[in-house]
Amino acid sequence: MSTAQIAFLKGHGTENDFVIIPDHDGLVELSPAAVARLCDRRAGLGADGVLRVVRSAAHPEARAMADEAEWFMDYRNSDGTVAEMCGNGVRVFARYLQRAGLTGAGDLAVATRAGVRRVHIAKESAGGDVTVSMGKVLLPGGDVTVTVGDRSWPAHNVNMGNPHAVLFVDDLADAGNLYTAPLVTPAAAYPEGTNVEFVVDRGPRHVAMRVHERGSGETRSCGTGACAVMVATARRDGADPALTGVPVSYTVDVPGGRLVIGESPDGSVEMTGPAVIVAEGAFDASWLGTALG
Ligand SMILES: N[C@@H](CCC[C@H](N)C(=O)O)C(=O)O
Repeated sequence: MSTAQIAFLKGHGTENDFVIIPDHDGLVELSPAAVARLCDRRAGLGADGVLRVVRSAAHPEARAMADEAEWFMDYRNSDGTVAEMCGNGVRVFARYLQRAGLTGAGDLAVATRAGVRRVHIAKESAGGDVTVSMGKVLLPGGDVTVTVGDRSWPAHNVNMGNPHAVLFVDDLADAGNLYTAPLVTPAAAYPEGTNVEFVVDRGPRHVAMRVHERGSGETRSCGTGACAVMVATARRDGADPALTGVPVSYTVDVPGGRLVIGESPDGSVEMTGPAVIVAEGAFDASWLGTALG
């Protein structure tokens, strides 16, 4: 007896890894339990998150963006929760579209829950970097504190379409075990929870970070997190492109690689980094307990 097969690909951006589900017509119903099963590193395919590739016109959350962006990135965290945006994910999403012949090198627009993002795929076919216009940073302000064990640090509340608490430490080991979420207070600063980034200096305009991702635990990289880190570091360094009219650029090292991030005088943030597809295959829909619509 044959069962329906669901195609998937596996990819990563600076080792923030994703299961990609091409579902162009929006027929695959991905419950939170199904996402958690896909992302399970022992009993599933293993990933920090899922990127479902759906035509914007076929998804209720993206229909209004369909004229601007043909494809919608339906991003889920590994625990099955939904997030507004994924910076590494959108580069990998663009790489999938290129590999599938659905876009070429050059520019394309991708719909996300945080709005449309512009992506540029560099020409060197499979290996080139991908650059994403990540939208404008928001700095909600207010005092935020992050606590790990008996140590606490002041943190910056930075929103890149999704929430981040960014703090500076002497040593990345100070973050301890980031598989469990650090305590962030006041809770009211982040009604939907937050990602937390720990940052150390590496040199002029060069930092390194570790991250606890909301809904995924410690990951090897977080693109939106690296952008939040870049902005928080620039402000700490007294650089604000909106005030000076001068763009700034930082190198942000993550455990899984390196990202280059710039901020323009209009507050928009641009990130460049790798995006790699490593495998593709198929699994039985029955394994996922997924209903095909
Ligand atoms: N890995 C991502 C961020 C994914 C979403 C995040 N965990 C959240 O819940 O906001 C990135 O590269 O930006």
